[in-house]
Amino acid sequence: MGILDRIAEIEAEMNRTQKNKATEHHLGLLKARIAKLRAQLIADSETTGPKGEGFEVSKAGDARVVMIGFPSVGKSTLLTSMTKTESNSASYEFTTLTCIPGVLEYSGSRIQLLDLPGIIEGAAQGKGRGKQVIAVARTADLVLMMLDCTKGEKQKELLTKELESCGIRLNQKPPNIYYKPKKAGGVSFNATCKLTKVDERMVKMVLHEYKIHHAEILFREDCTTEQLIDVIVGNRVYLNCLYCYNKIDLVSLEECSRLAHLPHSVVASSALKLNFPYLKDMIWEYLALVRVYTKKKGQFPDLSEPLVLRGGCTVRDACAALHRTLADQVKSALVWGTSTKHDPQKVGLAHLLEDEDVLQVIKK
Ligand SMILES: Nc1nc2c(ncn2[C@@H]2O[C@H](COP(=O)(O)OP(=O)(O)OP(=O)(O)O)[C@@H](O)[C@H]2O)c(=O)[nH]1
Ligand SMILES: [K+]
Ligand SMILES: [Mg+2]
Repeated sequence: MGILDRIAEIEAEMNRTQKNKATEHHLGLLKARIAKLRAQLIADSETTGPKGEGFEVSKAGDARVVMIGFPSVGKSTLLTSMTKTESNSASYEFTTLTCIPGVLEYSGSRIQLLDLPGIIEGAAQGKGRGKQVIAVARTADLVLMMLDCTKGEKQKELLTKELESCGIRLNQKPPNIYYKPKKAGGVSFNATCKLTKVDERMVKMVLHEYKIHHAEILFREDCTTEQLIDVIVGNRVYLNCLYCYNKIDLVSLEECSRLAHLPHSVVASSALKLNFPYLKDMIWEYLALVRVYTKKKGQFPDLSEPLVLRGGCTVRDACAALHRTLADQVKSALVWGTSTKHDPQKVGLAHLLEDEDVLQVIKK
């Protein structure tokens, strides 16, 4: 039996047990047992493996938003008040021990919102259930970094560092460096712009450090050594991140306004449901999804059930989302919306769609 099952069993027993003088001692013992099991679960993430007991949640809906934050910043409270799922919240740390999925409905799309255990400094090295939590974060389309607005900027810095050390880059674009390892021929280095942060010698030194002696490398922008390393090592994920300053009911209006004006930030109170409409709008904006309304010839589009696609999607992607073989049967399409020069515009399969476009396909 796993630790989580044992915890659940003891919790069930506690619920069955009437609270009175005679059971006081027994209940105390059960509480202590739970506390010990929790501590064990948090301490030995090694034994629970990288996947980890209680983290097996499959992707669902149109996109995945992952809440990352220190313990007790109000992640579970947010999940409970924003979705139909209930996630236990309490004033003690590590209330949440597993990954809890909820669904956020937003203008015809269904967004998966994941509640996770709190992470602490050292999470990347496996402290707490940090490794598992960060592994889930890597699968996100958007990180919602939950911060306690009474605790200062330190939390944000520490969390960013933890995620960075696991190869997650927040609100950054992948560096525009062309890199191709080779079998022979030495290192060929070029740049299409002026480099102010590295020079050829530095680049070669870094490459040698990684035991790479033959490669083609082309800087297309003025990157740093860290960015070069990211490209060489690979395996990095670049995620949008929204900083949610929670518990604004506890700070002054001035402080609230200051936090709200920080880049990529939203203020909220998950307990009092403050600023939820704006928070949802921002989640939508940062996911950068594209709603496409499809229509048949001579009919109006169905505005209640859009296709929800990733940013940068084409008519071909929309066809693929409608039916696996549809793209092969389609010759061109009519599109109405912001992606066109005039409405409707006849376009090919490679046409890039934008949010709220209307699409009518023309079969061969
Ligand atoms: N004042 C105030 N308290 C809040 C707010 N949101 C949550 N809380 C309280 O903060 C405590 C922790 O809330 P949780 O939702 O359990 O926090 P969590 O981040 O899920 O915590 P862990 O699962 O332990 O990591 C609870 O006592 C909540 O009632 C808020 O917006 N304002
Ligand atoms: K808590
Ligand atoms: Mg929680």
